[in-house]
Amino acid sequence: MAASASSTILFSSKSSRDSISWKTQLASTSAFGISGVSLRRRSSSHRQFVVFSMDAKPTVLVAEKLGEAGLNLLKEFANVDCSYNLSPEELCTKISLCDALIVRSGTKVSREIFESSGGRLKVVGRAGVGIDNVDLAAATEHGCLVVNAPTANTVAAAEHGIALLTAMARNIAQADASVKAGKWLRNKYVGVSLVGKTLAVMGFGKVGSEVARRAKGLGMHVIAHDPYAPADRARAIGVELVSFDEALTSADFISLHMPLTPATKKILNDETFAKMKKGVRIVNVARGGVIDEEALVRALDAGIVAQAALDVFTVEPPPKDSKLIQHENVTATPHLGASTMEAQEGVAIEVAEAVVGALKGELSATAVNAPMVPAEVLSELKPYVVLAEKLGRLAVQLVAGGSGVKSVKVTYGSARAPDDLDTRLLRAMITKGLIEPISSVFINLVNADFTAKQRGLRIAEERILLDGSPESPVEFIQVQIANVESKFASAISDSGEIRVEGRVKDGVPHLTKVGSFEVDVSLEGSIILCSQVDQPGMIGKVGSVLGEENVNVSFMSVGRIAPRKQAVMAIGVDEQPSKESLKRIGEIPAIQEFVYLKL
Ligand SMILES: NC(=O)c1ccc[n+]([C@@H]2O[C@H](COP(=O)([O-])OP(=O)(O)OC[C@H]3O[C@@H](n4cnc5c(N)ncnc54)[C@H](O)[C@@H]3O)[C@@H](O)[C@H]2O)c1
Ligand SMILES: O=C(O)[C@H](O)COP(=O)(O)O
Repeated sequence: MAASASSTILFSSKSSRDSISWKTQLASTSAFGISGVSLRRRSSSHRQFVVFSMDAKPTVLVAEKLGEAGLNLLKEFANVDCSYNLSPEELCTKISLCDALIVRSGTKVSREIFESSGGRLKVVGRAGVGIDNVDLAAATEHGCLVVNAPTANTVAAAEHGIALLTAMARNIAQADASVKAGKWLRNKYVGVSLVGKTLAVMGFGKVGSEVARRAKGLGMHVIAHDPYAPADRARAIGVELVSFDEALTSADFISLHMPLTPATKKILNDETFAKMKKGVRIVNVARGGVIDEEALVRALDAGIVAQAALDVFTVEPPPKDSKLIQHENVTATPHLGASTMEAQEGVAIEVAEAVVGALKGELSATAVNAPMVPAEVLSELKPYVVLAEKLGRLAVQLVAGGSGVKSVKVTYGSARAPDDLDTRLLRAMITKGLIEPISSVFINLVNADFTAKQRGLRIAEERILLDGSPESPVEFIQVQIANVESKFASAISDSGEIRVEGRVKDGVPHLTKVGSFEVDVSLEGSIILCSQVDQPGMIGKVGSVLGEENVNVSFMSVGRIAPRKQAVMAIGVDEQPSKESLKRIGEIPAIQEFVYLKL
């Protein structure tokens, strides 16, 4: 891999003239990891200069309490500003000075926060699972990665769910309060047994399945509803997956474990309560918004719901006079599901690792708004990622005018089975290459698809299954731009599109086809393409113009239809030739057209 080549993988965003934007440059000689990383600032004129390198630290704002181990991890890499209880206005002010923000569920990370960051905020870390407090669309539009800590509090949440279930069944909270009030009401607080009762787990993900496992240990009959859960996972712990209605109508207890989404908002409402068994008991350690709380009060008053045990509420903290909280058949805790010592340490470490990794330019395994690419896949795809971006860059520079690019077809030739080749990263880099030279937007893996869509750029992908052993993930990548004119007519293929094709050779990306002409030039430095009728002496003529200006030629290659017929000469140059030299090349009599392309 050429030492000079570099690629922006994750964190870049274009700022306005006065504000700062950061670009993670990953030297292509290093892995997509720590070494060779420097963070640079781009001025609006695209001149780059180093603002902080390994010794100049990014700033991480921790807006809610985070475990010590996580803070220590962050401090090794970043300046850490722990500012709790900020108002939304204070947060908006502070955020323009921060590269990362870490929150729990108590902070609303709104669109205003991304807008106020001036392009500096590169990652939001959610120290927990639920990301309903983060405006994901706004994060993506601003090229900001969102990571969470999806596993460390699972057991804590499941244990809290079981604690609420058992406490509710035996009136523990109410009985405790009455004893403390000097009463001894043994008849009033007769509970119900769990053994043999049907528990419907709504949302059979990480927490839901742990709750199911524990409830089976209590002798309950457990059913689950989750439209996306694999049946074999349910079978493995002896749980039957059922329809939503079946879960509602057959449950003695319902435990909620789905995320809050537009589809799950107020999923328990007057209509669904009416379908439940009279006397059903409900536990919610998921999100308050999945229950219509006013409808729940009505269902409690009507005796449809005998009891509810709630850890989460639509508004947190709920109003003091909330009828729901005050209801004698409701047990409430203040969003404590994740609050064990162990879970908080685990969550802090999990989120800190994800944030630090993201700031270093690594792809995150816990990314919420970008593809998660396993490290081994990433390392294998690395040279192809560089190739993809450069092909996009070349193709768009061949378009006359440039901005009319709407329809792009990418073809991957690969001997790998289709499901063994994840092209999302390649597509994102092609998009980056296509859009950045003709716009003021910086593209990264987070915002590539969004930006393409926003610009009306349709990128169709096709795989060609090649024979042979699938040692390398991709044999060639071809980028075609349809319905445009080219400033280099020879780049138009027989089928009428601008076409460039490339391969990786010995780890280095090469341009191997322009239009219908086979060439072979390493994609380093820049490229001059000339078309001419094949004849002796052409390489020498162009070479000597460049040589006179001390421009180093790295590669030369001529692709022709047949000897002495139409040909395309591709010349790789290390330095940018002056306008004068380019003019002189254009004036060489045999040269019909030429184009200088920056990589
Ligand atoms: N109270 C707390 O402190 C606490 C702690 C941890 C998690 N949580 C919350 O618990 C919930 C589950 O967390 P998790 O880690 O298990 O997440 P998860 O992503 O592992 O599981 C969620 C499951 O819900 C399913 N689902 C999505 N839409 C559904 C629908 N319409 N009907 C039924 N199921 C649906 C998904 O397929 C998935 O299997 C989240 O809302 C999370 O925020 C709360
Ligand atoms: O989604 C989660 O992880 C839980 O709701 C925990 O939220 P918390 O971090 O605010 O306790």
